[in-house]
Amino acid sequence: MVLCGVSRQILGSSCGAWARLLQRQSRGCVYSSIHGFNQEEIREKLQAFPGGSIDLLKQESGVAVLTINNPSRMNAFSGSMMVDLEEMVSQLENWTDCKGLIVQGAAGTFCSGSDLNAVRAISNPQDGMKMCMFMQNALTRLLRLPLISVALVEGRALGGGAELTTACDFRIMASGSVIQFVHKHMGLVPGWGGAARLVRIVGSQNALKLLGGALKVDPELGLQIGLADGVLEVPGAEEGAGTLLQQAENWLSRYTKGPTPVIQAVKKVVLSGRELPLSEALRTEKDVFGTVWGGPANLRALASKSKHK
Ligand SMILES: CC[C@@H](C(=O)O)C(=O)SCCNC(=O)CCNC(=O)[C@H](O)C(C)(C)COP(=O)(O)OP(=O)(O)OC[C@H]1O[C@@H](n2cnc3c(N)ncnc32)[C@H](O)[C@@H]1OP(=O)(O)O
Repeated sequence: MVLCGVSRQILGSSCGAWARLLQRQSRGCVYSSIHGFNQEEIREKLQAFPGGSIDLLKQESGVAVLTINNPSRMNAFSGSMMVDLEEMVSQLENWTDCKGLIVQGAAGTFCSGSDLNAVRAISNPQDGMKMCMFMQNALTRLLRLPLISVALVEGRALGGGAELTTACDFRIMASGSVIQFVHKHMGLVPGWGGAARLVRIVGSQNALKLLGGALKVDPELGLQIGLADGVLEVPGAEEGAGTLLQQAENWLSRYTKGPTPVIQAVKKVVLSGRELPLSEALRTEKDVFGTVWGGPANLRALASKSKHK
């Protein structure tokens, strides 16, 4: 997403496949062919493990809802759902009006990680690493979208499900929910980028405790260590379905309210500050600033002589 000068010049010209390749690499992928990653090969392999779906609802408000949908397996990720996820991220990358995203699980629980049936079938290190590269690419691109994202955790977020929550800007936990990096109990460590992101969210001491102890993080502990950014009460049945999602939309709205270019610019400067060395982050901030300075929202605010009391 943050392009270097050379890539930007090349992309500006019309050199077809080469430009597209560069664009794909610079979009936020961690792995490409130079790392021995063959996207088509792994897609085909993953498609051999079908089940469930990833559903994307793009709303006029500019806030989309992404639903992990495989209730009979507690929303575990089948292979085809991993491919779906990558496709939904591509759709979001091409959605120019995006401002916000809520990632939720279907039917009252978040996600129980990889589908263990698929995991058993690809339990050799080569296939495991291919799946891991595929998911790292997809989740890195998810986190780098120019919108503000929140994982709405209801029920359980286990293993890869816990990792998925860290690929969002914020996490809000419903009462009674649990985030648990169960990898140690599976004889594993996170592989979808969840450890690297967790360290940046809660610090290395807390990350070591959560991974080393496979600790269950409830909303109270989540708030205490900074893994959770908010807690929502699960509404009673009489209050009607969808209320938790409405609460999440309401929670997110304080960050997504306002003109789309400004919200996108906010995310871009925070993202570059988080990911780039300081000099590069400063230069990116200057470039992003240039996109909003003198823009419609800026001129409107200046004309209204607004006071920030
Ligand atoms: C690759 C490693 C890592 C990663 O990707 O980074 C992983 O994610 S590994 C997967 C980690 N997750 C697990 O180990 C979850 C194991 N399951 C459970 O602990 C429990 O099922 C539960 C999620 C706590 C729910 O318990 P409960 O409420 O008692 O329901 P059931 O156990 O009856 O579950 C209903 C149904 O769902 C199936 N299920 C649940 N999780 C998975 C899964 N990850 N893969 C495949 N299937 C899953 C469970 O087997 C039940 O199905 P049936 O037995 O057919 O009823």
